[in-house]
Amino acid sequence: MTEQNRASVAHPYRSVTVIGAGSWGTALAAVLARAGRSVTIWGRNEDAAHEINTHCRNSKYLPDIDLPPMRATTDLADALKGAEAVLVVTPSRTLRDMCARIAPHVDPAAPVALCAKGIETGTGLLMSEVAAEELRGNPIGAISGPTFAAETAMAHPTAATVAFPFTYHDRLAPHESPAARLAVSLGSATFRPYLSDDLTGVEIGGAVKNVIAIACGMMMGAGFAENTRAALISMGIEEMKALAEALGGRRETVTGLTGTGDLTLTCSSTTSRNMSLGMQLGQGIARDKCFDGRPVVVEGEVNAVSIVQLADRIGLPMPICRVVHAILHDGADLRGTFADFWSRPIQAEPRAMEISLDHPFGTAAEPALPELDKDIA
Ligand SMILES: NC(=O)C1=CN([C@@H]2O[C@H](COP(=O)(O)OP(=O)(O)OC[C@H]3O[C@@H](n4cnc5c(N)ncnc54)[C@H](O)[C@@H]3O)[C@@H](O)[C@H]2O)C=CC1
Ligand SMILES: O=C(CO)COP(=O)(O)O
Repeated sequence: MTEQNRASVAHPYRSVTVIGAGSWGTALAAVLARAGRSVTIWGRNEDAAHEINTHCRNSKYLPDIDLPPMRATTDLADALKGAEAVLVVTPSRTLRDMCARIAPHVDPAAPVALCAKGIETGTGLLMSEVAAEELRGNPIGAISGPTFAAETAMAHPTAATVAFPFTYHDRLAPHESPAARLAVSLGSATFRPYLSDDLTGVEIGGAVKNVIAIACGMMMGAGFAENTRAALISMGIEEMKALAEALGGRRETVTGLTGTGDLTLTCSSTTSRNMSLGMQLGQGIARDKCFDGRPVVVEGEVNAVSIVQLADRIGLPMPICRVVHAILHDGADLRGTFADFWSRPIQAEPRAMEISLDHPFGTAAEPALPELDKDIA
């Protein structure tokens, strides 16, 4: 090993605290524990904490999955005592409150990695910007990628990106950066982390892909198939790139794990709650009857609002996000809205070429999508 190679060994954080004992928080805690870290997980529910501590199970969120040993508690101060790094893994709408609650107990030097996928409604702030307003100067980053919680918890080979903005010191000594140290804290033979310094690009991919997946589910539920899915994935990547770039992120980040990778995963399976909600609505099931009436975290539903608000503010079209918003929140007709979307003026690909062509279907007075014979569809 050369002197230079030896200098680039990154040291894992010894003790890591995970805030949130739902499906993704528990799966990430399992990843950390399998990688050899001392893990504490905080959750709101006493019974769930007891079950993790005594049976290495979280039967509500990850049924039938054996977890590696970890310590669970419902006491926030106790959970954060001695934590060298923290992962916050509660839904995006709870992020501000969660950060305010943990702030008094977290060492300001400890990096905080945000794992919720979303943008704050009303403010249009990224999760990292919300956290920066509530924490006390901690390095703030994100962990994101194509990662269904149950598969991750079962140690299926998985890759994800650890993103923190690189400071001047991080560029001089990248192996000491929070991104590198967190990556080696998580990494194992089955969980492969990548590093990024484009936190904005990473966060935008994670937030927008859920809304696109709802659109994809809606069209699949309405009976359309693989051509439609591939088109929506491609168009969705363009929406992500445009928003990432407008906010100072990099377009190429969107073509990686946290954009294209996660969008492809989410649009490909009803394991996704976003895709699944879209499918049920596309099949004509009323919103309050979806998921058999159970409350389920569907980030794209909330984030259709925040993303359209943000797109309005910065003047971006984001047509798929607007379609989803109109159907979910303005009561727009699903088939008619998608028919109008599909018959928009013809544009160039890539968008760098400015052209917009009206055509006979450019103003669809009637839905132009075919009625499907359900036996064939
Ligand atoms: N489940 C998955 O496969 C993945 C989820 N994510 C993201 O992780 C975030 C969390 O999602 P999941 O763990 O899947 O949801 P979940 O529904 O499985 O668990 C949510 C957890 O948050 C807790 N919680 C809810 N409201 C709270 C509040 N006000 N204060 C404190 N705790 C609260 C619940 O008690 C529960 O433990 C979401 O942003 C999601 O997009 C990211 C990657 C994969
Ligand atoms: O973010 C996820 C996979 O990367 C989980 O997707 P859902 O929230 O749609 O289940």
